[in-house]
Amino acid sequence: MKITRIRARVFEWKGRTVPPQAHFCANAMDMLWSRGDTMGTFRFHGWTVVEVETDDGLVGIGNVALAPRIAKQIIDQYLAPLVIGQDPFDYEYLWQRMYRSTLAWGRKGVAMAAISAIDIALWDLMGKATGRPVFKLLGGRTKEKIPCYASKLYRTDLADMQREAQSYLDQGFSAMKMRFGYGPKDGPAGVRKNLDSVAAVREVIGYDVDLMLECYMGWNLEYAKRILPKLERYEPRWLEEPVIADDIDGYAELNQLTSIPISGGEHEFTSYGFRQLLDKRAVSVIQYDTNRVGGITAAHKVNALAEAYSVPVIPHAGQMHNYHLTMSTLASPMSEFFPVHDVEVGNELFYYIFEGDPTPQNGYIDLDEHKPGLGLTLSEKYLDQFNIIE
Ligand SMILES: O=C(O)C(=O)C[C@@H](O)CO
Ligand SMILES: [Mg+2]
Repeated sequence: MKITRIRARVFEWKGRTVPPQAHFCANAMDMLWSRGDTMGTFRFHGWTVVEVETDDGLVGIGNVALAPRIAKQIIDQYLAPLVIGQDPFDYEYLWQRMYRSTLAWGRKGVAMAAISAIDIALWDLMGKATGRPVFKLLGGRTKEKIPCYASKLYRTDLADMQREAQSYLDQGFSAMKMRFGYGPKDGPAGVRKNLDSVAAVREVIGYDVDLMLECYMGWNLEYAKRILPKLERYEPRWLEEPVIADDIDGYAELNQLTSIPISGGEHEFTSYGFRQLLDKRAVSVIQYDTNRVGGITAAHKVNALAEAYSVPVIPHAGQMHNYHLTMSTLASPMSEFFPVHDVEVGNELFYYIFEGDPTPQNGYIDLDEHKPGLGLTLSEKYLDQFNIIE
């Protein structure tokens, strides 16, 4: 089998989006003086879909959501020429070829996200060529079904958050993640508002349900050290991305500070990046995203590293490219799940572009072992609500 074409299309949402509420999610831009929507730079309203075509008519599908227009340029101008004419089963060689040829300016960020998209498509191709789901090419079925946690609860009116939390309980979820809305700029009053939101959700869900807390890089080390002890009483399953991804020593200090596990990794890349996090005991939960970290080839290596360090892997975002990694290893106990709803931040767009992602039943998802590859197809339902850039 030889690769004959790489088609990268940018799907840009032009449909209805739900405007953000103030303080709906703390984030790295909050540290800067600014007015208005600091989450603006963390919108994922574009998604690059990669189709790898072969000489026997099979097409593998990959995706990348970070800087999708730039990712397309990197794929078209740098990566496609490296893989066209090659055998997709030589995926390790092709990964090294893409990684080493872009090392000078790649390694992390959008270049590695672009490599991830092609790599995911290669694994989809290998699954389709062998008639097996991707997880059967990795480590097979390690779980009867995958537990997942409902992930939204953006910071809004506390009563609304309580109603949303209750709705996840009603759907059978026994774990959910909420977002903080305040950080260092908001002072002690913001600390109080952060604590009140956790107390409000705990009031509804009790303590027999896992509650994860998401900071999305919106704090700093000093603020996190002050608030962490105050959060212990709420027994969070983890506190996520309290500081920026480059502050690895800050992660490590926080991870030793209290009983609260610190999680991160959705903004880290390759096994080399995760080796640093693990060597420094910087995280107690690894959360790479397979469409960022280096694709399935890199994620599979991180799973092995994590197992050796006894650090669980709970990939960012759920979505099919991550579910196969979770299914294939005991190192990954559960998946994230973004509830399907109107387009807000853009994490939801996956469901508008693709079909095939499993719907949770009572807080679990399963993968169909009779569906080869990733088990995804491109949806026709919402095409008129996208601008598509070829
Ligand atoms: O789901 C997460 O962990 C994220 O970081 C998503 C991001 O959009 C903030 O909610
Ligand atoms: Mg996160």
